[in-house]
Amino acid sequence: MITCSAPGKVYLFGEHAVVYGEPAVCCAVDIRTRVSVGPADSVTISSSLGTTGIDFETHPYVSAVVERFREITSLEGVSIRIVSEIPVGSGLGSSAAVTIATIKALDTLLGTGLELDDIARMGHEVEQRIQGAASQTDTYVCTMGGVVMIPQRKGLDLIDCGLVIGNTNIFSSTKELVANVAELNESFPEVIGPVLSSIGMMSTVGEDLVNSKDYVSVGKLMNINQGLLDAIGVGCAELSSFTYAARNNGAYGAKITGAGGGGCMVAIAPRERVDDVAAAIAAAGGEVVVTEATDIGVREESR
Ligand SMILES: Nc1ncnc2c1ncn2[C@@H]1O[C@H](COP(=O)(O)OP(=O)(O)OP(=O)(O)O)[C@@H](O)[C@H]1O
Ligand SMILES: C[C@@](O)(CCO)CC(=O)[O-]
Ligand SMILES: [Mg+2]
Repeated sequence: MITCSAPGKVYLFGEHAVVYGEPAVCCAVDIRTRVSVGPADSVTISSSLGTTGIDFETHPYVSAVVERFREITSLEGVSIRIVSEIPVGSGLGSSAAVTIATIKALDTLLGTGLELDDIARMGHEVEQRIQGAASQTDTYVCTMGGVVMIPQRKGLDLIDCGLVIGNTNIFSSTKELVANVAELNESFPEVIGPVLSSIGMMSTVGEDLVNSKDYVSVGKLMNINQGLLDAIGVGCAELSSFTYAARNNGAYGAKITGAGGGGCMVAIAPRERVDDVAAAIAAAGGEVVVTEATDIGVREESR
């Protein structure tokens, strides 16, 4: 049995706009998905979602990874077991983490010798196939770890303050949210185009602020980014309520992370205010995860 793991992620800036080629800044976080693989006669995929064979309804990302390996190896059967700390369909990159950890586990089992860049590229192809339109952000950051600026693939300084996540526990499908934004953009291109460009500008302006650890200014930009995410229709009442709760209780800034429409928000906060921010989000009805940035990307855990 070989076990590999990959981290979840939060966006400081730029989700959705990055699908249109705008820059984004994304940060790997210390909650992980673990995928164990071993030889078997047929394909079995087991996770909290159920136990299946190749099945594009229940396990689309993992099924697509298996099909991709069948193109480059003589793979027939394999047993795949997924255990994840990352809530599913939550904006924390659960699809990227399961995809990348499965690729690394199969690469290790089958001896295909993929480099990290190959793993990130294959992961992106899988997300594009299943999601319809997908940026390289989630799969790249979850492969490499750390804080990454996309599309430059540039590593920024690791975030050195508290990260507090508030989960609405409202399931959201990234595929659907990306399609909704595309529809809005088709209806009002003159209005939505500039909003997407402004979202991209957050990363351009924010890059130096992240590297100089000016989290007061990073937080202000995150708050502006949140307003623009609301403008493109990916907010919801719970996400707004949690972001205001965080901001009113010591956070530098707070916004949706990932696709939105439900899922999670993220606040950055001084470490001494993390407990206050967490309590305020919980009082507003959120399920809280306190975490940290991590520079550990995909890795083998055991064999
Ligand atoms: N632990 C898991 N086991 C099996 N499949 C998973 C697991 N976690 C995620 N998935 C797959 O990923 C899908 C959710 O991906 P989706 O992109 O919609 O949300 P997300 O990745 O959590 O959020 P975002 O893309 O906004 O960061 C699930 O429906 C499932 O197919
Ligand atoms: C909404 C989106 O920008 C982020 C999802 O985590 C989609 C993508 O980049 O593929
Ligand atoms: Mg996803």
